[in-house]
Amino acid sequence: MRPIILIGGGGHCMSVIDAAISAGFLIKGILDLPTGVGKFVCGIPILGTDEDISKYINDCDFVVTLGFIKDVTLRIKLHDKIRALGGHLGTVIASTAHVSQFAEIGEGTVILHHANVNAGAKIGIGCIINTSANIEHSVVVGDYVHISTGSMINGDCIVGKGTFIGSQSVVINGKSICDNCVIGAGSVISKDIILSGTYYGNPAKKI
Ligand SMILES: CC(=O)SCCNC(=O)CCNC(=O)[C@H](O)C(C)(C)COP(=O)(O)OP(=O)(O)OC[C@H]1O[C@@H](n2cnc3c(N)ncnc32)[C@H](O)[C@@H]1OP(=O)(O)O
Repeated sequence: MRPIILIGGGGHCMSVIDAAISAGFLIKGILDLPTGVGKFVCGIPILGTDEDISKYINDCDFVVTLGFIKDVTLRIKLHDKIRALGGHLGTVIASTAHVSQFAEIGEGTVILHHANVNAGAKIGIGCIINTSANIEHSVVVGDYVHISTGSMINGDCIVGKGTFIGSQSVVINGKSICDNCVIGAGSVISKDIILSGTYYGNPAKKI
């Protein structure tokens, strides 16, 4: 395992640090805003900004640790920048997460503590499977999706690219959610969502 550099030094970064240490990663440092340089997050130094990615290209893998709810654009840009510079993305799976041997996990994805990814699930690149989220059998999760804390994505569901699923939401088995949606915390998705937008409630409605 190569050492990792984390990009983004906020709250999500703290969760990833904890998961990465539990999984045995050596974390070389963090790249964040110029105002953070020289400070520490959970004891890990902020070494520079995303302008410094190329300094670490040969020796480290990168994990984007900028979280998102409403707008995934910056996360995608950072992943694109790492790849354009020839960098490699690290995949972090917390020691307490369960990932089936029959699941597929894309590069740059983080799976935090007590999350479950069941057999036949396919998780895209650059995703966040947050603490205690449950991704059931045969679910397909697109690239750059954030499944937030404690959410339940039941069997055979599809979650489109760049979509955010709020905490403790439930997606009923077999339902599909299209790209670039924001699903509010505590929602129940009981029908396919085919138009991008923000939805919440039980049953979830577009706002
Ligand atoms: C580890 C971590 O922390 S990961 C982060 C986890 N965070 C989450 O899951 C939070 C997800 N975000 C939400 O649910 C947000 O409320 C959103 C994105 C759906 C909407 O956000 P905003 O557009 O800023 O809406 P805002 O907060 O102004 O609320 C607008 C109205 O909708 C209501 N509302 C907002 N979210 C919800 C919800 N999830 N369920 C029911 N009602 C809601 C508000 O009470 C408010 O009602 P009012 O007009 O009667 O006062």
